[in-house]
Amino acid sequence: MLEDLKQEVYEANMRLPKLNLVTFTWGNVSGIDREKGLFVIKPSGVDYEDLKPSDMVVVNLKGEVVEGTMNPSSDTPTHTVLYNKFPKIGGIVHTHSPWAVSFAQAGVAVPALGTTHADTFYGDVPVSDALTKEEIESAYEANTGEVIVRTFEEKHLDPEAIPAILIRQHGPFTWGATADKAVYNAKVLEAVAEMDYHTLQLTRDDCKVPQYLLDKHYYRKHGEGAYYGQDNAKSQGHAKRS
Ligand SMILES: O=C(CO)[C@@H](O)[C@H](O)COP(=O)(O)O
Repeated sequence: MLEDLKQEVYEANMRLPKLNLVTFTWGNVSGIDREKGLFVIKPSGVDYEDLKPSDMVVVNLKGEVVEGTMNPSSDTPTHTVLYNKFPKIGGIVHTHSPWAVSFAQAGVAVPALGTTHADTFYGDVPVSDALTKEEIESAYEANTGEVIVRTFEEKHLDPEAIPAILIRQHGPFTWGATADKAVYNAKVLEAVAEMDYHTLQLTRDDCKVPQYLLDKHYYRKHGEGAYYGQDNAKSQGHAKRS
């Protein structure tokens, strides 16, 4: 079942260690088949060096395992909430990548300071509220999904324009049109978080990217008539001239 999607999600998971986004097994990727209402996710706690496409677990939008011999990622309820509440996304990534986690632990959003950020995220990457004791002691991972949705609603953010969040005291979740694109967004988030950290060491002046530069960089890649789009993440920079 869903053999092509399993291969795609497997390959997206294998990009995490290659991109230095995971330590040990601290991360997972999923991808969804919207027509079938099923998603494929990494099994819980399996080392990347041992991972195989056939290990991928198939889950429905109620969070129930439909196929697979291993337990799905412990973050599966978070992925389930996001697929239900953000109907346009096709893939999700969770990591504990160090620069993004540093901002999450400090409770600081990753500010949009330059064009590197603006090429992918249309504004600051938000940080969520901390989960309450009750939220942690009940359906913790599902509540992690709910806090993501609540943060976007309260801040009036578009999850397609800012496909990323930091969960306070925890770490980043990113998403995208595909599993591969969600991995791309996870790497961009890690890179801009590191750049922001250094920038903020160098100056206390306001160094937010101006709105017109944010608009220019974001919309020429993602707006109507953009010369390359979300699906071209792997080949950024190879724009075709018409
Ligand atoms: O945050 C956590 C655990 O606290 C998880 O993200 C793990 O780091 C990965 O879990 P599995 O996907 O292997 O279940």
